[in-house]
Amino acid sequence: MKKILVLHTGGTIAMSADQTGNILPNEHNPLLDATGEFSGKLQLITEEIFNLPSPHMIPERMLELGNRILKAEKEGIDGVVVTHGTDTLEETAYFLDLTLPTHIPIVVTGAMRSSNEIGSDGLYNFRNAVWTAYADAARDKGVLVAMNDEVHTARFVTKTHTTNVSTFRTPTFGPIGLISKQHVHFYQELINQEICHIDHLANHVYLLKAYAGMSSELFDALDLPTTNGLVIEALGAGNLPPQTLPGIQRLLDRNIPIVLVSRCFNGVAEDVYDYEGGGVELKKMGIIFCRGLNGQKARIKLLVALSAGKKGAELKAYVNNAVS
Ligand SMILES: NC(=O)C[C@H](N)C(=O)O
Repeated sequence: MKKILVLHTGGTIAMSADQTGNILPNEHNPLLDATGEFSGKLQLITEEIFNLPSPHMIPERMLELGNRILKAEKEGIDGVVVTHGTDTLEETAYFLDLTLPTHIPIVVTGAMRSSNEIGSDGLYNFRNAVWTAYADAARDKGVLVAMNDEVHTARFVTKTHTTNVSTFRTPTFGPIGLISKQHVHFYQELINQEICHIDHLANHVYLLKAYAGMSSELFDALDLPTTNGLVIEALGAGNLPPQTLPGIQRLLDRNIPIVLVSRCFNGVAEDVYDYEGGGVELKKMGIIFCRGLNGQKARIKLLVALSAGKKGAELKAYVNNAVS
């Protein structure tokens, strides 16, 4: 019988609404008792590793979670489900995806409605995540996110809506699979990526979003002795207002790696525009274009790369290409 390890970390899936409608954490996660459907079919082993709203998640805790999963594979666990708050779910899922050399299915899930709200999606998503982690076809697929009958890759999934249960989407590429009443169907393959082993974290990696009229001020504010790296969500295909360039140049002169993605929901950033502040100039300055990731994912990737000790050309090659 397959053994599925469930690691609860908190989030709305573990919360309840009070009489005023406010949503707050429970001392006892209701999902700890949700074993009914699985009995006799698989062995569910449950641990509450954290009980946190996901805005309280930090990279150190992601590392701790990853180490628990590594140990689980060695212990003979066949699949892992992680329950998580949805606000930063995509960041934890991607961190695990970049750092775990595991072959077993690792499936992250959460909920948009807490356990006692009408139409609560927690138990349903949990059930789907367990069946996904149970599926042989989910092995060697990297970290997956199962929400609202769909399976997404940790690499590209993102939260797109504040409250809707269909909030998790994969822009540009679409989900990797779907969950029907009785089966998990996969219909895309993800290209393999390099796995980085890390045992400590390089902090002080920042994320800035570009806007019309942006100047150098925010870049100068990041010109700190502690700054390790910066991701910029640039405009359109990968361009910036010209007034940002002096501040960016000062950071580059200090060898601080700067990674660029697009703030657009779909598509990839490229160096195609050859005007002042256009992608062609930005690339020549030494900014690293990261194709296909959103800002928060590119930040996790840069953080992992720096934590793994990557520098110079190696760092550039690693961060550059999320698509292939
Ligand atoms: N739906 C959720 O889980 C949102 C919650 N604020 C969290 O991320 O913990």
